Formats: sequence, structure tokens, C-alpha cells
Amino acid sequence: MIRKLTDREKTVPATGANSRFFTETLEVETLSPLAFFEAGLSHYGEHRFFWQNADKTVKLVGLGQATVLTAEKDRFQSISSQWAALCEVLIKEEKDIDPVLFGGFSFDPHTRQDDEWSAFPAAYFTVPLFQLKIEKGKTYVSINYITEEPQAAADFEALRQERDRLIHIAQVDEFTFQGKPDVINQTELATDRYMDAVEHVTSHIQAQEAEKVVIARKIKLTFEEEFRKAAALHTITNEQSASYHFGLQIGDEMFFGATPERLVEISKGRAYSACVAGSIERGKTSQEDQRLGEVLLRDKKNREEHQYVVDMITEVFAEFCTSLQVNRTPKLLKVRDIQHLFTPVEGELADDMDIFRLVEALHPTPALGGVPRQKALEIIREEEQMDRGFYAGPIGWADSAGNGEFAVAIRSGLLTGNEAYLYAGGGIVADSRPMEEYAETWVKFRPVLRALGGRLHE
Ligand SMILES: C=C(O[C@H]1C=CC=C(C(=O)O)[C@@H]1O)C(=O)O
Ligand SMILES: [Mg+2]
Repeated sequence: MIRKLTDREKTVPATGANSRFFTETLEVETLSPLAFFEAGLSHYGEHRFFWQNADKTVKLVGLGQATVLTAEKDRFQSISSQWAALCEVLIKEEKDIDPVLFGGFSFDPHTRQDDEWSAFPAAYFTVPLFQLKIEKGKTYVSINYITEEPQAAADFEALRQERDRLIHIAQVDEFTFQGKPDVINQTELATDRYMDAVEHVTSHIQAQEAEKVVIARKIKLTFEEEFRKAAALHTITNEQSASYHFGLQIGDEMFFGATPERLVEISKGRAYSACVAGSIERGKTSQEDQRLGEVLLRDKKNREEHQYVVDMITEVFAEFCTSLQVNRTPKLLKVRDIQHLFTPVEGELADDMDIFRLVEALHPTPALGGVPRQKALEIIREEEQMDRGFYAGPIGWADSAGNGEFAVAIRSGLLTGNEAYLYAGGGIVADSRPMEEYAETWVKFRPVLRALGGRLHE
């Protein structure tokens, strides 16, 4: 069942005239993020999130909502200013961890349909009521509370009790994986349309209407019974250890995945991005793996796919940064099922920068959209006839101190009770061939397909 957003959720004002935003942090013994996520099931089971960056130096879990920020029009600017207004009324002590805003943007607000994405607005962010953050070996649990009521102190006492209850459950119960339900059906949706789309895109490119366009498709799984959200996160985090992990739950649905691709990180005034485009399988032996990596590094089609992304991200960084570092040639980025061409980009940010402006400038990179951007988006709308929802969009967090990180939400799927929709695509350039691109999408489906127990296409 798809739950529509309530009016309250759509219109929660970021700040009223008398709003105050309190935060309070407790440092605790090590906690498993998944155990904390699961501890929130009974009371906050419809509003949770989960995040770990690729090197696992930052882990975040959110339970419940201190507030929800959504936006349709001018969505990047709107979320940025709603968050800035909240940070203005933040009351925090030095020992308190900066509260986080977590969420994401859909790939393209112009492709809405009456489909599996109807509970997800074009931008959805939440400040969690209870926030777990693990950073540099330390574990912090914070309460975030936004109120216009004068009796905040009394409310806070009740929240402290609730926080202690959650910590206790997470520490005592740990997370136990109870297995996953069987897949009773696995269907590829509109594969013919996908094959045609790849074909058409190569003709558009030959006619010089575009240079590169990313085309995606989806598959649907049906389970014999409900797939528990924590179980999905458990399997994907264990199976794809080198990737970013994310889960964003709205009502009955959770968008989740394991992506290798950073969109942008801001840390202490520096910005970091990554160009990830161009792909080949992992080898079955280390020699084969190395050989495939070398093939990828030399392959003309893949290098072309990659270079569009490097050019575009470099251009954005040149605009927003006072200094810039980009390698001349790509390296390999290897995750469990696939290896990619990879070029990191970093720079020193010009002063008054906020992460949402950078996300807006970068999204979509040619790793998910194409070149030129607007023409590629038009072709994607026309050819895919599908709402990508949050697949391929930016997902991540920002804090009240101006730090944050967004990943590109690929290798992802939407889990809705007994069903899941999985998405994968690839960059189409002049010499792309439909059958090869189709095979590449199967490799990209693997992380979520494996986590959910679907049939891999090997
Ligand atoms: C569009 C996807 O991957 C992108 C990211 C890395 C490599 C890609 C490629 O080689 O085609 C894609 O541009 C996806 O995983 O669904
Ligand atoms: Mg590709």
C-alpha cells in the first residue's frame, strides 16, 4: 500500500516566529547502527534513515522526525533556505553534536507518474527526533526537538527517557538477522522499450543532437511475505562493504542501496567529488580481474563515457572553488560486482558556499544524465517513459556547521512491503551496443538483487 504524505508533512513550516530548535547529545558505548535502526521499529517504524559513507568513517541513523522539509519548486534552494532558517534558531552547547538534515532529491521532478514513487516528493529531508552518529570511533545519540511551545523543558524530559529506552534496546538486543523471505516472482519491466531506447539514443548521438545519454530500466520482485527493512540493510551492508550504504524510509516504503559514487562532500571548507563512469565486470581470479581492469582503462567507449563526467564536474568545481585538483587519467574503483573508471576531484571552496548549491550544480552529472544536460534529460523523459524516483538522485546529509555529503543513489531499489523495484542504467555514447549495455545493467542490478535474494543474470 502506498501511503500519501499527510497535509501536515507537506506543509510543516520550517520555522514559525517563535520556533526554537534544541539539540542535546549523549556520548554512549559503541552501538550497532542497525540495532539502533531496529530499536525504532515499533514507535518510529515509518520514519527512519540509515547512512554510512564508503570508508565507514561516518555512520548515521535517524528515528522519528523533529521536522520534515519538502519542496517541489526550486527544490535545492528551498531546502537550503528552510534548513538555514532552522539553523538560525538552533540552541546547542559545545559538547552537542551538530544536528543533521538527511534526505534526498528525486532524479527528475518532470517525470512524475502514478507509480511506486507517489509517497516521495521531489525533495524530502528530515531532522530526526533521535539521531545516532558514529564518527572517529565515538558514538553519540542526540535528541533534536523543534518547538514553538514554551514548556520545552518538560517535553525534553520525556524525550530523554525515550532516548534512554532506545539506547538500552539497541545495546541489549543487538540486531539478529532472521533470514529473508523467498522471491516468488522476478519480472523485467519494459525491456523492449529499454533496448529501443538505447538504439534511438545512438541515432540521436549520430545525428549530433546529444553526445551522451544515460538510459535506465527497472525490474520488480515479489516476495512471499514482507521483507523487513532492517534485514535488507543488513544484507546489503555485509555484501557490499566498499560502498556507501543508505536507507530512507517514508511510511511503508524504504529506498535503499549500496552506491560506489560520491556526488559531493564538504568538509572543513574543502569540497570533494568523484567522477565514476565506465564499467566492466570483476574477474573470477585476481589475474582475470586485473586483465579486465586494464581492458577498461584502455577502452575507447568507456573512456569517452568517463571523460564527459570529468569535464563537467571539473567545470562546476572551477566555478565554485578557489583552487582545484583533478588527475589527468582515471584510476579503477573496484566494488564487489563491478569495476569503474574513477577520477577524484577536489577543491578549496569559495567562502559563502552551501552544499545544496553544489548539489544543484552537479545534479545530474553525465554519469546519470548526459551531455548536453537539458537535451539529455529530454531524451531520457521521451525514451524511458519511466519515473526514476530517487534512483540516480542525490542522497545524503548536511549538518548545522556546513559539512555534509551526498552520494549518487544508484545500485538502489524501493522496498515496499512484499515488493521491490530495482533500477539500473548505463551511459550511452556513439558506439554503444544495446546487448552490451543490457548486460552491463544486469551487473549493476546485482548489489540489490543479491541482497533481496533475486536471481542474478550471470
Ligand atoms: C547508471 C548507473 O551507473 C552509472 C555510474 C557508473 C557507471 C556507469 C556506466 O558505466 O554506464 C553509469 O554512468 C547505474 O548503476 O544504474
Ligand atoms: Mg557504461
